[in-house]
Amino acid sequence: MGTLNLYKFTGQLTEELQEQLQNLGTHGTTDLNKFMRHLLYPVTVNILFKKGLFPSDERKIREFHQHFQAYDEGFEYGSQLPECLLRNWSKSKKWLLELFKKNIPDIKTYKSAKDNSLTVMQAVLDLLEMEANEQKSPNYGLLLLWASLSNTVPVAFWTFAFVLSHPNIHRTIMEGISSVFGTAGKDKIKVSEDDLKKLPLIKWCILETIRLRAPGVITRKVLKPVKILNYTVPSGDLLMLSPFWLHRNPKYFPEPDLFKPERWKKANLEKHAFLDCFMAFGSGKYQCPGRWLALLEIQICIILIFYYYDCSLLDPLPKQSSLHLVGVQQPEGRCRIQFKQRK
Ligand code: HEM
Repeated sequence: MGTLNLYKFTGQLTEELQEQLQNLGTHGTTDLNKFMRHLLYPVTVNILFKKGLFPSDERKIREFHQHFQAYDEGFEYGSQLPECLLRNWSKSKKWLLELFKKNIPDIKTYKSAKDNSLTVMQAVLDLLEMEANEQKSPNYGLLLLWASLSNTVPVAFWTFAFVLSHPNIHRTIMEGISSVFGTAGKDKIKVSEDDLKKLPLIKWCILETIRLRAPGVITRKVLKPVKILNYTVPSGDLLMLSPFWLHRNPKYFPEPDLFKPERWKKANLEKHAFLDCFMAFGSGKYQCPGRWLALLEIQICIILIFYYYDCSLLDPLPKQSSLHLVGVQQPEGRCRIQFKQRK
C-alpha cells in the first residue's frame, strides 16, 4: 500500500466503482452517508481481500451493513470494556470474524483474473504464515476491514459535502473533470496516474477535509519514562496527541476553521509530503499504512460521481458529532443529496 505500488490499484478501483455506480440509476434522492457506504463497502472489500468477497445478495448486503456499522459505532467502547457489557457489539464482532473464518481459505487461493498480484489481505496472510500465527488470520482480517472502512467512508462523505457546499470549488472541479475526460457520457472511462495529476484540486479538497475532520486523539503507551520539557512521564502512562486540535492552531493553519483547499498548494505532494503539522494519519512507525490508498480511492470516487452525475445538497452541511475520539469525525443528523445522470 506504499507509494511505489499505489497506481496498480487505479484500474481496479475505477472498475469496481463504476460497477457500483451502475446500480444507482439515472436520478434520485438519497442520504449521502448511506450512499457512500453502499459505494465504498463493496469496492474496498473486493479490492483488499478478494474480488467477489462482498455479498451480492440483498439480504446478505443488509446483514453486512448492519453488523459492520454496529461494530464501528461501538468500537471505542468495545475494544476496552468486557464484551458481556456490550452484547450487540460482541454479536456483530463474532459475525464479522465468522465471515473471515469461512472465507480465509478462498482468499488464500484467490488469483486475480488480470495479473498475478497479491491482494493486501493475501500479503498479510503470507506474513502470518511465516510467523506461524495463522490462527489469528480472522482477527487481522477484521482489523484491516475496520481500519480501511471506518475512516475512508466518512472522509468521502465530508469531502463530497464540502465540495457541494462551495459552488466555486464545485464548478472548478466539474470543469477540470470535463477537460480531462471530455463532456459527460454514459460510457466507462479509464483513470490514469497522469489524469489524477491534472486534477490537483480534488486531492487538495480531500486533504483539507481530513484536516478539518481529523481524529480526536492518537494514543501511545509509555514504555520507558520519557522527559518532555520539565515533566517526566512514567512508564505505563498514556500519551495522547490531538490531530483535531493541532489542525485548528492558526500558527500552523491560518484561518483554521475555513475550508481552504488551496492551502495544500504549498505541500510537496509529488514527493508524498503533507503540510507541516498535519497529523491525521499519525506519525512514526505506526503511521497509517493505508493513507495513500485511501486518498486514491476517494479521488477516483469523486471523479466518477461527478463525471456521471449532476449532484446537489438538499440539506445544510451537518454538524460533526462529538461522540468519537478515535478516528475521523462522523456527521450528526441527515444530509441528503439529489443526483441526475449527465447527458
Ligand atoms: C482517510 C482515511 C484514513 C485515515 C484518516 C486513517 C487514519 C489512521 C490513523 C490516525 C491511524 C493510527 C496511526 C498511529 O497510531 O500513529 C491509522 C492506522 C492504521 N490504518 Fe488508517 N486511516 C485511513 C485509511 C486507511 C485505509 C484505507 C487502510 C487500509 C487499506 C488503513 C489501514 C490502517 C492500519 C492497518 C492501521 C494500523 C497501523 C498500525 O497500528 O501499525 N487506513 N489510520
